[in-house]
Amino acid sequence: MTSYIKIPSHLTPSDPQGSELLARERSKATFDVNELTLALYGSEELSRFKKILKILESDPILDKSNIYYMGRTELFKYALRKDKRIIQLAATHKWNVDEFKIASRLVDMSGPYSIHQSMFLPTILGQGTEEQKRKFLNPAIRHEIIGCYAQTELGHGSNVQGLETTSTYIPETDEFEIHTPHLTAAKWWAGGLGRTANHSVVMARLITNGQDKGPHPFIVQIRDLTTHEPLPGITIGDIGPKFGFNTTDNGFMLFDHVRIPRFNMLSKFSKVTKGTGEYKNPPNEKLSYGTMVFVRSVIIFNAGLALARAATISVRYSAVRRQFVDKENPMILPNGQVVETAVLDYTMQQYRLFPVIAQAYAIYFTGEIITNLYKQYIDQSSRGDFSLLADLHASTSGLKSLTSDIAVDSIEDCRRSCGGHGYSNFSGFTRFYQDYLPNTTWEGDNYILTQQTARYIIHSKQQSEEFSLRSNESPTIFYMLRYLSNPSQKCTVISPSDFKNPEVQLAIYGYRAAYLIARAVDQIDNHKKSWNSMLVEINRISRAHCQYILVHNFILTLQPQTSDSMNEKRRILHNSPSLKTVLTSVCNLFALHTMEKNLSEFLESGYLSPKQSEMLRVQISESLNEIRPNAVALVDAFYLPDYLLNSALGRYDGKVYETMIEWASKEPLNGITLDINPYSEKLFRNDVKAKI
Ligand SMILES: CC/C=C\C/C=C\C/C=C\CCCC(=O)SCCNC(=O)CCNC(=O)[C@H](O)C(C)(C)COP(=O)(O)OP(=O)(O)OC[C@H]1O[C@@H](n2cnc3c(N)ncnc32)[C@H](O)[C@@H]1OP(=O)(O)O
Ligand SMILES: Cc1cc2nc3c(=O)[nH]c(=O)nc-3n(C[C@H](O)[C@H](O)[C@H](O)COP(=O)(O)OP(=O)(O)OC[C@H]3O[C@@H](n4cnc5c(N)ncnc54)[C@H](O)[C@@H]3O)c2cc1C
Repeated sequence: MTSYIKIPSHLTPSDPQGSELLARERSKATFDVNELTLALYGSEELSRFKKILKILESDPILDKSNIYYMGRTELFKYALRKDKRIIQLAATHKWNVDEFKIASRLVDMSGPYSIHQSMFLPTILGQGTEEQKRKFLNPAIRHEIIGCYAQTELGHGSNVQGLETTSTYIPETDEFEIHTPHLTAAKWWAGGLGRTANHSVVMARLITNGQDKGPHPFIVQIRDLTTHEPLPGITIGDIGPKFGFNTTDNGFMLFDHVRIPRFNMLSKFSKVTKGTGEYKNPPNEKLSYGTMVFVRSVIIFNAGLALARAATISVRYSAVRRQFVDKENPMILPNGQVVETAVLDYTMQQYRLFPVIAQAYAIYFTGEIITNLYKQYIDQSSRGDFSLLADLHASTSGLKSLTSDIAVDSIEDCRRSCGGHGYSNFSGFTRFYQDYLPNTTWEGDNYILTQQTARYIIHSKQQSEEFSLRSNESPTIFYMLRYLSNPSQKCTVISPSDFKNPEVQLAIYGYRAAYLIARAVDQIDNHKKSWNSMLVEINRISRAHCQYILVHNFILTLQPQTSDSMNEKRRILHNSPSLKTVLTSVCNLFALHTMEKNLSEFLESGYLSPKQSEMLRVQISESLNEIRPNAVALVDAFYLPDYLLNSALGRYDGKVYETMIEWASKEPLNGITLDINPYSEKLFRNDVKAKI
């Protein structure tokens, strides 16, 4: 990369150097970082990760050093080039799906093929028959066809039942006719549709024999495979610049009576019979929404990693950044010199950042558990057993909403904790934050999704006054029975450290959730409150329930398990007392800080008293102290390499200031010679500054 300004090479940051400060932090850790990394990822995944990282870091096409200076078109071209490169590398190195995902995560830029991978392939896999998989999935895996997922319309997104695009069965030709009846039915937002995809999953209302069977998925070829022009009857374009995600070509699409073969209706669950147009019902009405359940589970897992990334940048930077001298407890170098205090030593900075570390771990562990629950559902459903679907849908909806909300808020908190430099692209926060933001909207707006979760819980409570829930079908809400059936109990905490007891934490969260549910059911059943009038309460119920799940799963992860049910990762964790100790502090901080942020609900339920809430604050402060020596090591353990972070502030080696000035010297604006004469029409002078 070109530098436009020569920086005097004799200048170094004043002592202590960032590298020295981070080394000091690392030496304070009470546990083995490598061991925790292994406990998070397992040895196999970690070695794959390292192998792939090495390949990507040394690939000139995947070099990221230029991207902070690019505009949209240039960035889009870069994204297309890197998407192609990853596919080529995958073929060369024979990467499997998981390895491909690791590479995409490390390259870290949504691209024109992203939705092909994340939605087009999973939809065919989940909704197609074996014959359809042979026809569409195999070429799609080989990237001979590139697909997108067009569900949302200009006038409808959240309300899938309200989609207007139609797919009408024509018995005479055994075809479906896809049509856009109104402007509001224009497909809108589909990633990769704007300039790239030649196929699309189109969610359209199935009309057969004059009956509307609601939205179903169809595979539609949308562009010519040779000319890449839209096919007759189809109008397509990119929807224009966005808040972020500009490296993906989100598109719009209009259909004018476009015919497709009947074969192209994805028919694993519901079918239309040739000629008669008879409709065969799916075993569960919502199976055509299956891709959304899958992607929501992925979003939960990704939220943990996004938080780890934000925490890594801000915690490392806060260890290097120094402001003021804390006169009561000054930072003294080995040579006796008093220097400014690292901002990580200010308790306010700790209160802002350490809960983010805790959120990262909490959500990471729940992400693993939800991924396993999803796998269990897929396994059962392949045998015709869909009994887990309702619970899975409810928990993925609420957790997708809660975890992506937490991540968005905390990424911004972390960015702000970096002060002015957090506002620079070189912080590594700008595109990361912009691209992360839509997670709160796509795959279901976060407020709407909480209605799905609360509705499931409220129905379960209403339908079974005797609480006859079954733990195998309702695993995520089963806990509630215990608290609903015993509403008058009080919290037993008498000293701050009692808050560290996991049983106490679960009881506090359980009673608060049960209280909110019981109150809402009373309002709906006995006071005939409308659903709309209850939406704020409904949102609270989903959040309370999902916070319980996060706390419960963290505690579960740290509890001893029978050795045969333990995988390698858990074995590492349970065989290391130092890991268990530090993660217990992290778990406590997550549970107690989340409690404090929602204190009014815990107090309102009557389970917690104002006196106990004072003790809670004392214990939170204690947890922050426990974490302080391990803060850098805890973020290091996530093993997020500099190649991924692309951050001057969050570098592993702490060379913050050297990197800031080096990257600033490469700003292309510095290479332009301006004509600043106000009376000249020219903006630039002809002589271009020499490149260094
Ligand atoms: C590999 C992946 C890698 C990375 C992934 C990360 C990012 C990917 C990048 C970009 C992706 C962006 C793509 C998109 O955004 S695609 C568009 C997504 N759109 C949505 O999510 C729309 C949201 N809306 C809905 O899902 C639904 O409209 C609804 C809000 C759920 C309401 O549905 P509706 O049909 O009206 O149903 P209800 O009357 O509310 O409920 C009826 C009944 O059905 C149950 N139900 C609803 N949805 C589901 C489901 N998905 N699965 C199972 N069951 C479902 C509901 O609970 C209710 O049950 P009852 O028993 O109470 O009757
Ligand atoms: C970057 C990006 C990429 C996307 N990629 C794709 C893609 O590849 N394919 C695809 O099909 N779609 C895609 N989408 C679309 C996305 O899935 C929808 O935007 C999302 O589902 C929200 O729907 P909406 O835009 O209709 O919001 P709306 O439903 O119009 O929401 C507007 C507001 O109304 C509120 N609201 C609406 N209904 C209710 C209600 N019943 N109760 C209470 N409040 C309500 C919402 O909370 C929200 O605040 C993408 C979107 C973005 C931003």
